Order: sequence, then structure tokens, then C-alpha cells
Amino acid sequence: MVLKISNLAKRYETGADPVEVLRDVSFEMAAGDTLALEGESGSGKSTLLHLVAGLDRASAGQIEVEGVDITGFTDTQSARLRRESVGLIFQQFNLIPSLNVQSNIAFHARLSGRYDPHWADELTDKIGLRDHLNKYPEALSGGQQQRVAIARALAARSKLLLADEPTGNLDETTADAVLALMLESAAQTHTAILMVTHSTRQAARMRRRLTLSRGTILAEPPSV
Ligand SMILES: Nc1ncnc2c1ncn2[C@@H]1O[C@H](COP(=O)(O)OP(=O)(O)OP(=O)(O)O)[C@@H](O)[C@H]1O
Repeated sequence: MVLKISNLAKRYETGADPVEVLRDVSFEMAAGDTLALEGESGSGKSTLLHLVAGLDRASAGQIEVEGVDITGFTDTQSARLRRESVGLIFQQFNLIPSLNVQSNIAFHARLSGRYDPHWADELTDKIGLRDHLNKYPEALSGGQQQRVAIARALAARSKLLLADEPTGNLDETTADAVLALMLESAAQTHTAILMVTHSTRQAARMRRRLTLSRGTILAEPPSV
């Protein structure tokens, strides 16, 4: 399994009353699997992605990425996990301001040792960034920045891609095309995609759908 989540819980103890954000969450993803994570605002979707990325710590339960339990990882180990195994497309695109589009796209792939200029080139064309390669992030629109973040994640060919509303800033036609590219690229590289989305239209294009409600997973409908 690329991802195995068992009885995961997350509580925030910050305020007067602890907030239980995730409770008893369990599911698995195999290589190349694509899963839409749905649920109302505040149901815990982003929290779940942050835990899997090692950006936050679970209160209980276990997360295994490619068979390795990451729950007790140090910050250094988590950083290595993101470099080597997990690609991220988050709502803040986290592009590097001092690098142009071409270097931003290559950045994660280079760090992971998986940079392939032909693959990066193919992605650049398919995602429509060819004319913007020498620009810096500040000169791009929100939608263009989002496409750079997506191309950067796909270029690295990670085994697991975590995407938080990856096409949220794009118009419907572009969003459809970009999701199609993500699915096609992921199939080519056997990357599993865990994608948070508020769009039922986009969720329907993933192989599986899970809904979080107040921190727990509702029963998974049979896959089609
Ligand atoms: N640091 C924190 N301290 C306390 N509560 C927090 C913290 N971070 C998140 N929460 C709470 O956890 C809950 C889940 O938040 P999360 O961002 O995971 O939801 P979401 O499903 O991704 O929502 P949205 O669809 O609006 O992005 C919310 O009620 C939020 O207020």
C-alpha cells in the first residue's frame, strides 16, 4: 500500500475545550489509486492532508506511507518524506519567488533526484505554461501560479500526491483539463492521488470518493 491510515485521531488542545478534529479515520490507497476527499467546511480534510504530509502530528492512530510508519517522525524525517515520497499541491501554492517558472517546475524533481527534462517539458506544454517559463511567480495570475504548483508536483513523480483543491482557482474548462492532465500523468507514473475537493463534478472523475463529516469517514460507496 502507498498509504495506510489506521484509527487516526487529531485533537487541538489550544483553547479551553479540546477540539476533536479527526476521529477514528481509517482507509488505504494502493499504487495509482485516485481518491476524492469530500466533506463540509471544517470537517477535517486539510488537517488530514497535513498529517499525511508530516506537517502536523496525530494525537492517536497510525499513518504508513509506502509501508513506513511516519507517525513518530521528527521534522527532519518528515522533510525527507516530502522530498522523496510525497508531492504536495496546497491552497497556498508555495512557489519560490526567486526562481522563474521553469526552475519552480523542476524544483521538487531535482530535490528528489528524479528530474527528467523531457517529462518536465511535456508537462509544461500540456499545462499551458510554455509562454511563461522565464517569468517569476509575482508576474503570474493566481490560476497560472496554481498550474505551476501542479506541474511542479507532477514533475517530481512522487508515489503519493496530496492535493488540496488543486483546481480551485481555475475556470471550469481549465479545471477539467488540468484534472485530466493530473490523472493521465499520475497513471503514467503510478502515482496515487488524494485530492480534497468541493466539486462533485471533479470528485466523480476520481476512482474512489470518501466523505468526512465532523472528523469521521462516512461509509465508502462501492468503487465504479
Ligand atoms: N490549530 C488549530 N487549533 C484549533 N482548531 C483548529 C486548528 N486548525 C484547524 N482547526 C479546526 O479543525 C477543524 C477542521 O479544519 P480543516 O481546515 O481541516 O477543515 P476542512 O475540512 O479542510 O475545511 P475547508 O473545506 O473549509 O477548507 C475546523 O473546525 C478548524 O477550526
